[in-house]
Amino acid sequence: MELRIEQLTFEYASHPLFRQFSLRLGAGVTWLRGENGAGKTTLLKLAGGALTPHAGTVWIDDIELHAQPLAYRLHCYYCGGDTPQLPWLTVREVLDLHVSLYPGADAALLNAELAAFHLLPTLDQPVTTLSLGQHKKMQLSLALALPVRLLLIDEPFNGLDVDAVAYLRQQLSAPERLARQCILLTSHLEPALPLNGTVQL
Ligand SMILES: Nc1ncnc2c1ncn2[C@@H]1O[C@H](COP(=O)(O)OP(=O)(O)OP(=O)(O)O)[C@@H](O)[C@H]1O
Repeated sequence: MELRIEQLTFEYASHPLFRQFSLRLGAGVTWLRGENGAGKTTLLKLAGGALTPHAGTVWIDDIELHAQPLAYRLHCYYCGGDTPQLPWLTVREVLDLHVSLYPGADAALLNAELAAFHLLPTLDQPVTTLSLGQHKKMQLSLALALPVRLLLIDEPFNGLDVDAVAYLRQQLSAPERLARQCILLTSHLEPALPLNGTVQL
């Protein structure tokens, strides 16, 4: 299990960010560090296929993002805390959509994550009515439950209550997860997780 970024170049109109940037990550948690504006969120979006590099290639194992965009996306989940893409859906509908998109997704496992994050009472609410923390918990439930090889999580602990932080820390430290998933996360604070490595931008 490997994320491989080769010779990546990306810039916003006013802003060169990555020039021939390369990175290889194996299974386990990698902490992506850097000052505000260094490009951490942009890198997660590039690795998740939410932004397109101007040059270079991005791979999960032998699947290249540009050549096989759908296959690539089915192997990764980007948890960015962004506002909902489909604001007219209920929480349940957003979750069902994801379960139907990802082959092998286990609805029972997702339900267990939702229960752990105390989200079951919200299922029939419009997704736009969730608080910021609840929205993050919904995304994290998907992140923990979907059968993906690559998890990209922007500031996983920001905005979570104390119990949720403890639960998430436990889930992201579980040896069986660390053996099968490549997890790249940003955090301004030391994440207090067993780390496979650190990348400094
Ligand atoms: N859509 C955009 N258009 C133009 N510039 C952008 C866009 N998104 C981000 N930027 C700029 O790119 C740079 C990197 O932004 P990014 O959000 O990736 O940084 P970051 O390291 O995640 O920062 P932070 O720690 O503050 O979250 C910043 O200077 C930002 O202003």
